[in-house]
Amino acid sequence: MKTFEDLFAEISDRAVTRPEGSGTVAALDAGVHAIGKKVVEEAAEVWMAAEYQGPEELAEEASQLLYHLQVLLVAKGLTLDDVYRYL
Ligand SMILES: N=c1c2ncn([C@@H]3O[C@H](COP(=O)(O)OP(=O)(O)OP(=O)(O)O)[C@@H](O)[C@H]3O)c2ncn1[C@@H]1O[C@H](COP(=O)(O)O)[C@@H](O)[C@H]1O
Repeated sequence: MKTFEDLFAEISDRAVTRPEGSGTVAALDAGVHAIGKKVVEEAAEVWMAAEYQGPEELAEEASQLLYHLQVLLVAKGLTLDDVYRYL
């Protein structure tokens, strides 16, 4: 099963290798403003899933929030260690 760190490594690799058809490359090219909007949108979907849907939907929305947050970090050139030092 893919971990949080595995996904970050994969997204970081996409930013460098820029494979054809990658949604991550498209998101990075769209820029920080667009990625930030996705973070907010997914956060709202997490909230709605927690209040009105089941655990499966919440888990799926949470995974999408984590993905878009990681894309934002990569877009800004941050590493996970930059974040972890505040945990
Ligand atoms: N984990 C994810 C992931 N989670 C969410 N998403 C994106 O977020 C979208 C979900 O957003 P929504 O629920 O709003 O769905 P949507 O409204 O249909 O999406 P959009 O119209 O906004 O694109 C998905 O369609 C994906 O574009 C993800 N895209 C990629 N990954 C993983 O990231 C890695 C790299 O992916 P690629 O760059 O596409 O190869 C792979 O391991 C993927 O599994």
